[in-house]
Amino acid sequence: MAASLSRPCFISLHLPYRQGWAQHLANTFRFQPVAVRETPRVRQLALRQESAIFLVNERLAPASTSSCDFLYDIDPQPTLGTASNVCFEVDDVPGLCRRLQSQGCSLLVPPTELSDDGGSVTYGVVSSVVGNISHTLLDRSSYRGPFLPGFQPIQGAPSATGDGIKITHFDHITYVCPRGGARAALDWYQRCFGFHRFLLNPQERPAEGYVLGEQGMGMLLLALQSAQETPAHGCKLVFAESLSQNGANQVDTFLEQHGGAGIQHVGLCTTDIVSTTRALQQQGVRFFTPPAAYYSQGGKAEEIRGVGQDPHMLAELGILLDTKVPGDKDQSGTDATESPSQEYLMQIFTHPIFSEETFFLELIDRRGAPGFGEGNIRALWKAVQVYMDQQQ
Ligand SMILES: O=C(O)C(=O)Cc1ccc(O)cc1
Repeated sequence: MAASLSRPCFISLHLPYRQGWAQHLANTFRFQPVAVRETPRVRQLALRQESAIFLVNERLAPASTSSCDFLYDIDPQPTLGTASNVCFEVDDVPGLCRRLQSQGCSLLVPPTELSDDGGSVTYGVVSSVVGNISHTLLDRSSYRGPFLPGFQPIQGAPSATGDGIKITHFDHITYVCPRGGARAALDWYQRCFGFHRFLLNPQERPAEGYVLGEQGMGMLLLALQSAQETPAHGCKLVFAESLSQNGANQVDTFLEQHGGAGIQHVGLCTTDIVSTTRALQQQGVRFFTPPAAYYSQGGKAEEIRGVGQDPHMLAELGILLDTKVPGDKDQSGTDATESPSQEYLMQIFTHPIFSEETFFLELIDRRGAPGFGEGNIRALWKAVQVYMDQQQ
């Protein structure tokens, strides 16, 4: 029997020695520091906005070869910043770890119990088949503390409320897979974790995946959602693979600069992308913006006005809007293009947040649309292409 995982509890970021980033997440993205664990060698800081939690792992001393210093995670020994662990809450950690091992998965941390005044948790860590990614499997059903045993709560940190930043949860996590590797990754997550297939777009054929293959693009996308979530409210996993023959592109560049497959971006769900983007821009966060022509060509302004948004406002901030995305009903096979609706989504993507062109964040505002817009993905691809060409 496959496991039943729910929405991620936290996503873990690792920074090499002397590269602080936690402060940036707190100061600019207004993630609230909620708990910290510090040893002579490492600092682990949990930062939260509603149900989105990042665990930022920093080294305070050069890497040692001794046992792992990081709790609830392994040490990926990064030479550069990387998002390498996704923690899922599960009911039965020992049972799931046994099942995963019998399916050939490698168990990096065996089931371990930790407790403090708030109660106890059980966790284990398994290795994913994709790049440097691992998964912490956590049962915190008997725990009442603010984060996890082993961490000190941080009281009275400023909250994001009032800043205009409204992030509610992780919407999706996008992996970059090696060429030829996306299907195997999808199969592994289905088989081991019980995720269900999620069709990204009405044009997607399940056997092939969603291929974006014209206009200078070459990318295969496949997606899953966890069994417990509805399409509109879950955290999806998206697997991206480059099919491009046209030189440098964002997927191949990730593989090269990250040193292999891994997490390329995390989609942060916002209930107000306009106020959140504006507030983040004021804090100095830089975003990929499409060329001005995006908002004027091919009826885009009408499409934007048609759903009650303001094309000038979106253009000023660089926000992408797509109405051609499937609704819930379309997961059963109906073609969304046959049933026009007011469902749409808006997205914007930050520049890479570490010094390499690797990991970035996305804001996504879903107005009833659980899928992904082809127009937005193409616009992002082009915007990144222009940026990469300028960097060379
Ligand atoms: O649109 C999204 O958020 C996706 O996750 C799809 C995607 C995947 C990889 C890319 O390099 C760009 C877009």
